[in-house]
Amino acid sequence: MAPELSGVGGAARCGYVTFLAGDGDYVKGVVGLAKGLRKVKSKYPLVVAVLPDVPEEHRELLRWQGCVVKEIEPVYPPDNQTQFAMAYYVINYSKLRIWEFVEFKKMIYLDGDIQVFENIDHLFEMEDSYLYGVMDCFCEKTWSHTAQYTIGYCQQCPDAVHWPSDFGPKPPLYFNAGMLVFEPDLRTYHDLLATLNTTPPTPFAEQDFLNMFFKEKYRPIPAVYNLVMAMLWRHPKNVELDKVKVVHYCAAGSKPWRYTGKEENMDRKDIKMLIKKWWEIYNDETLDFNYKKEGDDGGADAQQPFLAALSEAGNVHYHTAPSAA
Ligand SMILES: O=c1ccn([C@@H]2O[C@H](COP(=O)(O)OP(=O)(O)O[C@H]3O[C@H](CO)[C@H](O)[C@H](O)[C@H]3O)[C@@H](O)[C@H]2O)c(=O)[nH]1
Ligand SMILES: O[C@H]1[C@H](O)[C@@H](O)[C@H](O)[C@@H](O)[C@H]1O
Ligand SMILES: [Mn+2]
Repeated sequence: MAPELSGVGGAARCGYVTFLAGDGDYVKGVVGLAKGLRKVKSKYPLVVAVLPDVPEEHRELLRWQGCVVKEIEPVYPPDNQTQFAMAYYVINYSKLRIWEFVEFKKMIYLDGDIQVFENIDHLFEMEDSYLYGVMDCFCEKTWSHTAQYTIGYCQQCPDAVHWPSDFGPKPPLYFNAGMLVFEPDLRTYHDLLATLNTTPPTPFAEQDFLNMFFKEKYRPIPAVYNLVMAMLWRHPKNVELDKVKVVHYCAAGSKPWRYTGKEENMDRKDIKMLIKKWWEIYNDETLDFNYKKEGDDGGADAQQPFLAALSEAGNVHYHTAPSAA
């Protein structure tokens, strides 16, 4: 059983969580995210769920940025010959482990290629027992394996192309799994893993799986909480760029730390502006967790006691007890 962080205070039982795999450059995304959350003065810590292949230097860097690093074991889907939309999506099944982080009552999951430009702490106050996320767009080539893409149907503009009646029932609302508000819970966690064992993998990996698993519990939240970049050119009418709080650099070629401007749509003015805003946060030393202002005796921060308690808890390896269900 995970330790209860008693004495830490009710409100503190909320947290952000992201996921990191490998020794590549996604760690930059996570550093950027940690700094972005600090810039908008989020009250809650950022937990980074890391796979064993994340090198110690990267873990150190993340701790140095005030993150709580928690190692997770990889989760593998059952064997089959699925062609994932991106070959590396298979690692994202490991994200299911975050349901085990029960020292938190509620968490907001954010991909490492997400940046938060306005405070979203209020999302923790939404009604319990639902899974919240932003509706995805089906118009990019990554969706070409689907019936939706083939007929040009997108849930973002369901009246442009209607779902044909001879295709069976309209597909349920589908969220992008780069941003989720959820409640860690051991029963759900064990159920997720058990269900995965009997569910063949599909092109969008754990995103498809979570959509299927939480079909009845999913509640959409406005697109400003996860701007899936393709919305800018696929559904400009649904985007109010100046109101966007969270940007997901998910379009091909849009990861700020790999940006070259060469891929399709990447020379757009709005994209360039968003890339620039990401770098401004990443390069801002005053947002480093340990940044000390002249004359200051200590660095950050109101989160300090909570972080200390958490990093102790972070060292505990949870024994996944058999389901209490
Ligand atoms: O080498 C890698 C690759 C990915 N990641 C982590 O995995 C996340 C997901 O990868 P991408 O952001 O590159 O993928 P997309 O945004 O295209 O993925 C979308 O579809 C995926 C399907 O598996 C997941 O659901 C993901 O959360 C969702 O945003 C990254 O943000 C990052 O946190 C790493 O740490 N290292
Ligand atoms: O999760 C994926 C990913 O973020 C893709 O880049 C995007 O085009 C898809 O719409 C989405 O489902
Ligand atoms: Mn992403």
